Amino acid sequence: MLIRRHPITLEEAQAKLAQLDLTPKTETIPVAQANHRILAQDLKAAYDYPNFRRSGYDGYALRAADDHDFPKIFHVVGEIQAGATFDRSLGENEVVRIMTGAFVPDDAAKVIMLEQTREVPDHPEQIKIMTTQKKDNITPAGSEFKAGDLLIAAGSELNPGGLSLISAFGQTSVTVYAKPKVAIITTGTELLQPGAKPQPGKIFNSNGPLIANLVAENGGEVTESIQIADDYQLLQTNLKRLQATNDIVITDGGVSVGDFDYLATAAREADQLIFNKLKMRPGSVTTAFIDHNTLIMALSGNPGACYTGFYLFVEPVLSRLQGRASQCQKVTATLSRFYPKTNGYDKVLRGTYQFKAGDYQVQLNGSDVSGALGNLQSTTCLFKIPHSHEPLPLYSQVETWLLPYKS
Ligand SMILES: Nc1nc2c(c(=O)[nH]1)N[C@H]1C(S)=C(S)[C@@H](COP(=O)(O)OP(=O)(O)OC[C@H]3O[C@@H](n4cnc5c(N)ncnc54)[C@H](O)[C@@H]3O)O[C@H]1N2
Ligand code: MOO
Repeated sequence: MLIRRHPITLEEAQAKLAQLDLTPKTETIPVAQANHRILAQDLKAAYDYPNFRRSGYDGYALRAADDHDFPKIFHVVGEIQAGATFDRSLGENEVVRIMTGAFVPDDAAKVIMLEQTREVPDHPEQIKIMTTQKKDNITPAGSEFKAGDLLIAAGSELNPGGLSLISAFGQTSVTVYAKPKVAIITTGTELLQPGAKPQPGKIFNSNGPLIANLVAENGGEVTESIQIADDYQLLQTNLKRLQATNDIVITDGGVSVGDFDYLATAAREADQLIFNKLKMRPGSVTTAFIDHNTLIMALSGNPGACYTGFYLFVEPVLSRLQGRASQCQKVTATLSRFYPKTNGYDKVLRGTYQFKAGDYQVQLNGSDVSGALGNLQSTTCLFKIPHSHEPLPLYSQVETWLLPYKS
């Protein structure tokens, strides 16, 4: 029996997903494992940084009272290596030899670089300073941060620079949003196992790796990715098993109205149907539902629709579960190549864009066919052609999503 669905727009579907009560989880992990993780709490300076007056050069530290009448011979009373301290005070015309990064004695006002000095023959305990320098060559304590200053704001994606800043304060662990756990089920009796011999009527599973890499690249943890035949029992058993331990289960294929489209049945039987038909192409069959408190995102089997559906519907949820906004940057772009087709549904096309003279210019990237996958490697954005009886005029303004991880 063909069951009628109630199509909603792309925007309505996104709004329904945005209203879901999803609380990001946090965890504390070693800083060494935190690259690309999202910071869950503002990170503040635990103390003034640097926490001691630091020499910027290798040279000699002297008192302000002796900083005149050069060239002049000084008495060298010691040496301070980086990492050491100096607990004696400096007397008149006394200097201490000091290395870059070393603690500057409290009574020293300036460090004169080695290049401005000369050894005194037969007097290793003396040094001749040829001239003074304008700058004091000392980095004051607290000059970069005062205790309590904001170092990195919550919601930032940590990167090597940020991790070095955390490490500079001696911190070894950091509280980040937990990676959303995602399981993937690709369905289809036509799907061959990787490495199998090509056969008529059968295809290799390209959406499985596509979704797994997209999830990982967008901060999720793929706990399992399985490929199953079109079999209702097999689907239900795996859905129940995976929804028990994951934040999201993504399924692919079997979601239309065909005889073996069992995802459509599973969605109808679930605790809460969010949507099961969209007024858009590709991916009009994209379905979302909740079962046992787990979100199931059922993407279309058509590769172009699967890719588009991931970015429009799954990525924003993944981002929200990591405490941040979608990483697809929404811009208005100029349609720079004529798209002649008309359509009853809004279309979201895979495109490429350029930024010229302050304007994003966007165009179709190869095919607009839902089943095509040749353009997925080079697609850098998605853009929307609204439904209309007339083709959209060239240079119209179009809604565009710039995809993350693409340049
Ligand atoms: N009578 C109707 N038929 C169809 C409708 C409709 O409204 N009425 N909608 C069409 C549209 S639009 C789409 S989109 C597809 C969606 O189909 P499903 O999401 O149920 O996906 P399948 O039928 O399983 O597969 C579609 C297509 O994709 C290939 N596929 C499936 N899995 C993979 C994979 N893992 N890797 C690569 N390719 C895959 C599959 O072999 C099919 O060619 O339904 C239309 N039909
Ligand atoms: O909704 Mo489908 O992906 O257009 O062929």
